[in-house]
Amino acid sequence: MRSYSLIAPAKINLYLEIIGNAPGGYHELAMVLQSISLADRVHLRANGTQQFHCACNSNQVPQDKTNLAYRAAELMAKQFPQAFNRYGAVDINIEKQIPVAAGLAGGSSNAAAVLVGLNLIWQLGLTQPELQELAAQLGSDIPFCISGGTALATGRGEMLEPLPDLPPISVILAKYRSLEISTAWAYGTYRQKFGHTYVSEPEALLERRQRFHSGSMIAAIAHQDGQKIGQLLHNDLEKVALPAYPQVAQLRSAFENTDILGVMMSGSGPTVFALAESPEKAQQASITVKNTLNHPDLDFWVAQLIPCGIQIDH
Ligand SMILES: C[C@](O)(CO)[C@H](O)COP(=O)(O)OP(=O)(O)OC[C@H]1O[C@@H](n2ccc(N)nc2=O)[C@H](O)[C@@H]1O
Ligand SMILES: Nc1ncnc2c1ncn2[C@@H]1O[C@H](COP(=O)(O)OP(=O)(O)OP(=O)(O)O)[C@@H](O)[C@H]1O
Repeated sequence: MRSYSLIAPAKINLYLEIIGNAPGGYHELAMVLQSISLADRVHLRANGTQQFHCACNSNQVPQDKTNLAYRAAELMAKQFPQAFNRYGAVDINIEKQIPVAAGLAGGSSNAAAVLVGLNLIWQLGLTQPELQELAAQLGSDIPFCISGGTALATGRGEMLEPLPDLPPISVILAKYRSLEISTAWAYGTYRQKFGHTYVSEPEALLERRQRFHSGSMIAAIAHQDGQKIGQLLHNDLEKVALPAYPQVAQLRSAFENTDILGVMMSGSGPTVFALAESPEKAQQASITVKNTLNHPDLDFWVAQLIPCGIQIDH
């Protein structure tokens, strides 16, 4: 086929622990990542030229070579010049639903969709691990976005171990429309504030990793225990984002007074998510928080946890 439409889901971080420094100014992490049903659609169409084009219905997203989806296409062309010469470039059309710079990996998921789609259009036959190895060159969240579901992510976030699918838990997302947090700022500020507490010796790192591996969150997921999962939500980046953005802290607190399983900031923020036992409870919590804060700039979404990453839209 010369064209594909792909569903590119957002992710939330059920757990994000910063363990230490990683090469290249990155951080060594232990995370539990989770795909959700809020998703962009990425349309790819062979355009018969040697020039990729990128368009998006959101003016917050760059439509030039800096778009992560465009960069994914260029990476594939560089890696597979014969296929690129034979089948040519594609037009990339992104239908944005995932809020931008929100801590939900929207750009990463778009890039993941391009890698999956070009593998099909160019008939490369790459396996999922091969695609994920390429994805890691572009961004730490992109390998997870390809396979999705529920996974333990270590290293920079690119080393993945699948975890059992979760029961049908609902999720409410809330974000101030005009508020964006840069991922580099969040990690950079964390390093400035807390860098001295890192464990840098390899043995200590290994020990902390093992402690995490046997950690309570993984056990709660294994037991499909929604209550426990809600109680164990954790994100070290809250330590820098909440003091710098009090409105995010206030949003998080507003959810604590509703009938939810737990609340946390996702990734580098500023989106706050809450888990709820049912879509009805999720809807009710979002209405309560909306009425409590009564802020015109606050957006809400209700979604579900899903067991998959990039999907072909038939
Ligand atoms: C915050 C999360 O979204 C949580 O899932 C990810 O850790 C960030 O993933 P991402 O946006 O794909 O990140 P990248 O594009 O690889 O890196 C963006 C910037 O975040 C910082 N960064 C990212 C990942 C990591 N393990 N350590 C870091 O310090 C670096 O400053 C980097 O320049
Ligand atoms: N396809 C894309 N979709 C969204 N943003 C993009 C895209 N390509 C490039 N960008 C740029 O990347 C920045 C981060 O956007 P994105 O929505 O991916 O952030 P995020 O959800 O915080 O990501 P992460 O959770 O992976 O850190 C935006 O400010 C935007 O300018």
